[in-house]
Amino acid sequence: MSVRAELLERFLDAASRGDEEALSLMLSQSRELLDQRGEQGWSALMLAARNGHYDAARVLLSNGCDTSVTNRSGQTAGDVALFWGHRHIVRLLPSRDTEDPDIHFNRDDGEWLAARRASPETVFLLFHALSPLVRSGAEHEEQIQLCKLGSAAVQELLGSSRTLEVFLGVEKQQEDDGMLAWFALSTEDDPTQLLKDKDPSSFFLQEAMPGLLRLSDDDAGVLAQARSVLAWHSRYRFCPTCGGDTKVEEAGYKRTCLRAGCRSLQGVHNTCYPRVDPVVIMLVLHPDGKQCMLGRKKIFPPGMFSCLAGFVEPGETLEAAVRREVQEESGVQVGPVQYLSSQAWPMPSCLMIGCHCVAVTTDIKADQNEIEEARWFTRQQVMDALVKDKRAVFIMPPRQAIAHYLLKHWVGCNANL
Ligand SMILES: NC(=O)C1=CN([C@@H]2O[C@H](COP(=O)(O)OP(=O)(O)OC[C@H]3O[C@@H](n4cnc5c(N)ncnc54)[C@H](O)[C@@H]3O)[C@@H](O)[C@H]2O)C=CC1
Ligand SMILES: [Mg+2]
Ligand SMILES: [Mg+2]
Ligand SMILES: [Mg+2]
Ligand SMILES: [Zn+2]
Repeated sequence: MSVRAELLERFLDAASRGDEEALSLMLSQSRELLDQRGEQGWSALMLAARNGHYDAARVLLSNGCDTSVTNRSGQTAGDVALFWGHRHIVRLLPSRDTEDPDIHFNRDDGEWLAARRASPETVFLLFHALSPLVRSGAEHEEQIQLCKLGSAAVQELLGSSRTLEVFLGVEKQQEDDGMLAWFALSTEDDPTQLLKDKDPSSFFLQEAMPGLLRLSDDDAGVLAQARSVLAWHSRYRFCPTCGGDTKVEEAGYKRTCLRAGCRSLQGVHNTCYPRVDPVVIMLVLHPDGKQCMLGRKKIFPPGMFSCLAGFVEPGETLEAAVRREVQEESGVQVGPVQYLSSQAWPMPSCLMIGCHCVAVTTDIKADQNEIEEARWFTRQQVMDALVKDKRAVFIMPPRQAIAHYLLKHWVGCNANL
């Protein structure tokens, strides 16, 4: 090994171990080590982020280290810290998921919305019966992308009483100070005619699953928001309090009852706003720390096992919901519960609250109604499934589901990868 390669290896090793003194010393002698990546494609900052070494990350940052460098999976150090749950380090670093959009807009400002609607840059997504208009992806046949239409293409839909409009937000433009606005339009018109007019290669994606898994992560995020709000409109046409007619307000985020004197018009009422259903989803760890429990619903594709999940009920804490659902579905008693991460799941509008929890009993008695089968799996079995090894005894939930993340996190925590 060359002297330079050896030096870099020592530098990266110091970052992995969190030895900030060694890092400072080596940087004072050869600064060019700062952003170099090792054989695995990881920089010192990524390694410090991976292992949760706050002081080491600070030393690297104070030396002016580049936070935008990515590894072979396209992750920055910020992404790595976020993935491994090192929130104190996430806060030090710019990361796509944690950047606060510093844009403010007012959904009540009709003039501003009208200007955005008319702007030629504005993006419109089209829906029919909750199905988004998509076309095949440019790169893989498997991939699909949302059709992003301009205002000219949707002109006749915009004013129509058969169109429902939901403002999705604005995206800050890099080049100028401009803002790109996004809207979802849901039309009741016959899609065949619409498709012929717009883009013959496009189609309405009929089944939510597994079709939605074929979208890019960015498209899926936008779609989660649009689809949840549109699904709410389609189910709550009338006032849930009195059954009266409603009008749509706040750019698609409120339905106000038109009947004078309706109780929903006094005070704040959740019947007027899109609903979000909290669902706990948990990886149950065996008391021995070496196995985890996964279950199978009848509707799952053959061979797939996933984390147990269930709706939070009124009056419950998240911990109580985790303990109740695990008990109901598997008969196993749960002790400590730890929250890890959450995910919007637009089928139709769940907020998945991802937890790890530790069992205090181990006998499984699966509730046959909800779960076809539940089993303990070893870490090796989870790793085999994760890398799709031929020895794998089950199939992982898809990468996009939070259940996948909960499993991957557990494997990583223990194996010290
Ligand atoms: N992103 C992911 O990784 C996963 C997402 N999920 C989502 O979580 C949801 C809930 O999980 P389940 O195991 O089905 O829940 P669950 O174990 O609470 O059982 C669902 C049943 O509970 C009843 N229920 C009680 N409160 C409800 C409410 N507010 N809304 C609808 N039904 C309610 C219904 O009868 C329903 O069939 C699923 O519908 C699915 O969309 C589930 C597993 C993985
Ligand atoms: Mg349940
Ligand atoms: Mg369940
Ligand atoms: Mg339940
Ligand atoms: Zn009413």
